[in-house]
Amino acid sequence: MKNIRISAVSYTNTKPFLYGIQNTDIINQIDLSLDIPSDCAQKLIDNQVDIGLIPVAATLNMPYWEIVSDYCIGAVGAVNSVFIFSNCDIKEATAIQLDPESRSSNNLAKVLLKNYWKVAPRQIVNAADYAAGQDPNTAFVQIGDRTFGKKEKFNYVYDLAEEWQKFTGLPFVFAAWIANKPVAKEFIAEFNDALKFGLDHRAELIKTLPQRPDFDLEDYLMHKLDFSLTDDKRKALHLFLDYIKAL
Ligand SMILES: C=C(O[C@@H]1C=C(C(=O)O)C=C[C@H]1O)C(=O)O
Repeated sequence: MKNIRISAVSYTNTKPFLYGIQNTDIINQIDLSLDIPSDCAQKLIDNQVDIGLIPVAATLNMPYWEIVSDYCIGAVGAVNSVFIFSNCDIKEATAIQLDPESRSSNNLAKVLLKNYWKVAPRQIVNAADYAAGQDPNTAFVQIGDRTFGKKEKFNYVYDLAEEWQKFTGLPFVFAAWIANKPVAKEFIAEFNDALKFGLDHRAELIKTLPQRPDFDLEDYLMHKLDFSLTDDKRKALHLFLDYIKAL
């Protein structure tokens, strides 16, 4: 049988899943690549892979997609790696730079700006001075490891999973394991077992990761990220997609 081609996120948030994939037999059945989230999505859309841990917002650009795992990159309340950083109150921002590596969080920011904060700053894609923080009224969205240790550096910091929960009362799903074609049930079951194995061994994994003084990695991987794709998270996912469609 041909190997299943999989693209997974290259950030720390995915390391528990990688631990499970690399320490179980599933590794022999897959060709794995690690990519920034926007590339995970593009590879799945372009059929360069069969399964991707992709930003859920990207499913809106896919003719066929199905969730193939009970696990995801999600959060119940603050996630601590998806932010709007700003030097003014978000209601005073005149522009917002979007993160070129993101698909979900850029859309989450747009949904919250419109429906929760009820403001309409100019949206800037691929800003030349992205994240440089020069203009006090220009905020920016940022995700992943690049946000670690940055919370103290800005006057206003909005954790987007926390703001979504305040807005909807629901948890949030940033990325899910999604296939662009039907996948054999046996493979899905084994793949899920491998992901669970990784989650169950987070304590061992954390010991092998470089620690940093300005970021609590253990709290992040054990508590802030919430990897179970629960009914509430599925509900949130569909609500989020509806909000994006109405933008
Ligand atoms: C929690 C995170 O979730 C992510 C956010 C994504 C997005 O905004 O498109 C996609 C994949 C995840 O890596 C993070 O990257 O910090």
